[in-house]
Amino acid sequence: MMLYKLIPPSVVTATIQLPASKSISNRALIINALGKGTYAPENLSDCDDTQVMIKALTEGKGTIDIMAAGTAMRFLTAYLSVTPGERTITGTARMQQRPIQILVNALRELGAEIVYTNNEGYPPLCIKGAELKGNEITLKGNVSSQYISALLMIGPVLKDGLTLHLSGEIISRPYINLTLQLMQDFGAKAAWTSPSSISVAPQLYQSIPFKVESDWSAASYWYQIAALSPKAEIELLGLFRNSYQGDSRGAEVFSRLGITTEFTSQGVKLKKTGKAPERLEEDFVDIPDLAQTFVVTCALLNIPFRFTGLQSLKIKETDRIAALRTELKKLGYVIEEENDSILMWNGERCEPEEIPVIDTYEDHRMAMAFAPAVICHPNLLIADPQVVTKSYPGYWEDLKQAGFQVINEG
Ligand SMILES: O=C(O)C1=C[C@@H](OP(=O)(O)O)[C@@H](O)[C@H](O)C1
Ligand SMILES: C=C(OP(=O)(O)O)C(=O)O
Repeated sequence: MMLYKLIPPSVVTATIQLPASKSISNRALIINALGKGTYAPENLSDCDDTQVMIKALTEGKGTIDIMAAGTAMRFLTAYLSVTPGERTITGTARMQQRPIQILVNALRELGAEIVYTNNEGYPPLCIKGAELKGNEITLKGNVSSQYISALLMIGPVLKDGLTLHLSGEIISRPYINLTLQLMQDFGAKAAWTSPSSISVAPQLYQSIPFKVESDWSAASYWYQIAALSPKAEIELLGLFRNSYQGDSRGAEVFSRLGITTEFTSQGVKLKKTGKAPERLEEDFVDIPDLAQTFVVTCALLNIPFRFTGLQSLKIKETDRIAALRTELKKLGYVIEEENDSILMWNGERCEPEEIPVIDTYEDHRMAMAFAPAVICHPNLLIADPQVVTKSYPGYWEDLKQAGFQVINEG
């Protein structure tokens, strides 16, 4: 097992070229493939989740391994259902435990030919491309928005278009809006027709020159470093005020923790005001990928919190509710859980471990959200640090550039 020991600088000074957004990259790639575009999307992410998508779309293999990429698994399942040929799509052991039945049922209702090769309801899937019929379906909106994005993106290539009715509370809605935004950019007619229905018109995608923005989820770890450091001067390149990404709301939530954002022509500069609240309450239903960042940050700043809307965390790269509680306990913080969807901390402490080894559970965000914790807990070690390549391959190099020492303890 690889372990990283980190030594923070006394002042963090850095200008960081963030990775490009994997969510935008993977949507642009699918839309581009469906539109047989003449322009290739620019500034695609160099992360694993995007690299597996590029391979799947270009190699033409009979078996596609998307490793741990949820977006690639869900988006390609819909894409392969409308693309000639027969392919098997699989992923890591964890991916084979992440549910996909809601999407498969919806696609089958449209006539897709999909077989579970192993366990009913889970990847791997064997998919035979077909011409899909039928254009109006109802599916659950409260498990993963990726099922909805996957269906929406194939909507324009269906003969009669597609209307989706979403039941239950809609989670991760900004990711659905991101899909609609990109589809519209590429010439599709797709929009909400009610708070829970979306219609897509049949219409060919147009090819346009398109450049992917930097990743706001990745930016959150730098806001966290600014919040935890006594002194920090951090500039993040490639972020915009009017971002397509829902996680840009992290800037507003961090402003309540005393980190304000100044937009420049190149990106953002983070400023520490030093003001912190007595308590933080936030609903994460729209920003699930920021949950780990804020749970770790608040505990370490000694800010009691109550975070709701975390119901999707159990089916992500790992059960993030359990992982956060277990690992923060090693650092001496007792976090409570309620209804599988709420994390709370009332300030309760326990004895921290002398040399806490933070396990990362094949979850990039566990590594990235706990690395900044070294500023307050200098003895901690990060296990399996290479997990960051799922979304941010340059994370450790960027920390070095910011003055952190990153030591491989073997
Ligand atoms: O569509 C997307 O790009 C994503 C949607 C979200 O997943 P859920 O809709 O499953 O919450 C998010 O957690 C994931 O990292 C990326
Ligand atoms: C949940 C995530 O990814 P995915 O669902 O696409 O695997 C994530 O990046 O935090």
